[in-house]
Amino acid sequence: MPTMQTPIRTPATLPSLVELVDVGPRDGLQNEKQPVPAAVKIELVHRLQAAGLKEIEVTSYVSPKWVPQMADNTEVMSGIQRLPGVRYSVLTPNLKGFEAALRDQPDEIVVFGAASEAFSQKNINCSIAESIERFAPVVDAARAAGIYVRGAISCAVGCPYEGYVPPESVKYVATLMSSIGVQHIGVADTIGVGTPLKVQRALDAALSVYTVDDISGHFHDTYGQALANTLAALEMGVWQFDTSVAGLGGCPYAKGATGNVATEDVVYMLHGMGIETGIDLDALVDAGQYISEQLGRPSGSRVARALLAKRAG
Ligand SMILES: CC(C)(COP(=O)([O-])OP(=O)([O-])OC[C@H]1O[C@@H](n2cnc3c(N)ncnc32)[C@H](O)[C@@H]1OP(=O)([O-])[O-])[C@@H](O)C(=O)NCCC(=O)NCCSC(=O)C[C@@](C)(O)CC(=O)[O-]
Repeated sequence: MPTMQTPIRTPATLPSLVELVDVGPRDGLQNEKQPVPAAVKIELVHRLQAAGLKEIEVTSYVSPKWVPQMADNTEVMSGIQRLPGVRYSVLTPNLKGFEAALRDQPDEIVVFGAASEAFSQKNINCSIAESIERFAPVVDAARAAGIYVRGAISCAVGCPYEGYVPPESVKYVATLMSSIGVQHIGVADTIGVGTPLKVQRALDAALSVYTVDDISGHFHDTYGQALANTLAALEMGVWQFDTSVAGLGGCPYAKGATGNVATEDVVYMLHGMGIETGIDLDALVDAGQYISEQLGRPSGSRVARALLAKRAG
C-alpha cells in the first residue's frame, strides 16, 4: 500500500520530447481587469507561434457577463494568421459556446469541469453531474465535426472553497469525461496548492482512466510549486503540459490564484534536462516581454527576468 511519501510510477527514462500548450492568451488574460485589445491578443498569438509553440489556447466562448475579457473571442480567432502545424484551441462550456466557436474553426475545444462540487458551481453554475450532461452534446457535436476534445479537471488537488480534494474525485470526473467521449484530460491544480506527491496522486487517479498519452498537467504557481510538480509529472511519463507565457493568469473563480507556470521557466528547465520542446527560448522571452509591456508590469517568469537582465548586460 503506497503511502503519501512513496513516489509512484517513476519510469526509467524521462520523456525525450515535451509538448507545451501555451494558455496565456486565454487562461492568462481572462482575469485581466484592464481591457486588453483584440489586436494585442492576436499579436501575442503570432509571437507565440513564431517562437515555436505548436498549440495555443486562444480564447473562450463563455458568457461575456461572467468573463468580459473573452468577449472578443470571434474577433481574436478571425484575426489570427494561422500557421500550418499549429493547433488553436478554445474553451466551450456548453452548446451555445460550441456553436459560436464552430464558426471560428478551432482545431480543439476544451470542456471544463471540476473535481470539486463547490468550484463547479462557482465556475460554471452547475453541479459536476449537470456539467457532464451539458458537455455530452458538445463532445458529440465536436467529434462529429472532426474537432479534438480536451477536458479540464479543475481543482484536482485543492479547491478554494472545499480545501483538500482527494484523488478519488479526480478519478470520478475522469471516468465521467471518458464516458461521454472526451479524448484527453488536463489535470489542473487551479490554485497552485499542490506539491509533487499530491500531484502524482491526482495524476495516478487520472491514469487509471486515461493513458499517459491522453493526459496533461496544468499547474498554477501560486505557492511556487509548479516546476516541482511538472518534474513530478515528467517522472510519471507525462509529456504534455499547459503553461502560460510570462506566467500570466489567475482564475476569476479562485481568489488569489496566480498564473500558470511560466512557459519560459518550463522550457528552460526542460532544455536544461536535454528534453526537446521545439521552442526557441529567446523568441519566447520576447513574446513574454511584449505582453508584459502591454500590461504594464514585469514578466512573471523568473527565467525571462534573468535572461532580460543578462541581455541588458
Ligand atoms: C458556463 C456559463 C455560460 C453558464 O452560465 P449560466 O448562467 O448557468 O447559463 P444559462 O444557460 O442560464 O445562460 C445565462 C446567460 O448566459 C448566456 N450564455 C450561456 N452560455 C453562453 C456562452 N457559452 N457564451 C455566451 N453566452 C452564454 C445566455 O445566453 C444567458 O444570457 P442572458 O439571457 O442572461 O443575456 C457561465 O457560468 C460562464 O460563462 N462561466 C464562465 C466560466 C469561465 O470562463 N471560467 C474560467 C475558465 S475555466 C478555467 O480557467 C480553469 C482552467 C480550464 O484553466 C483549468 C484550471 O486551471 O482549473
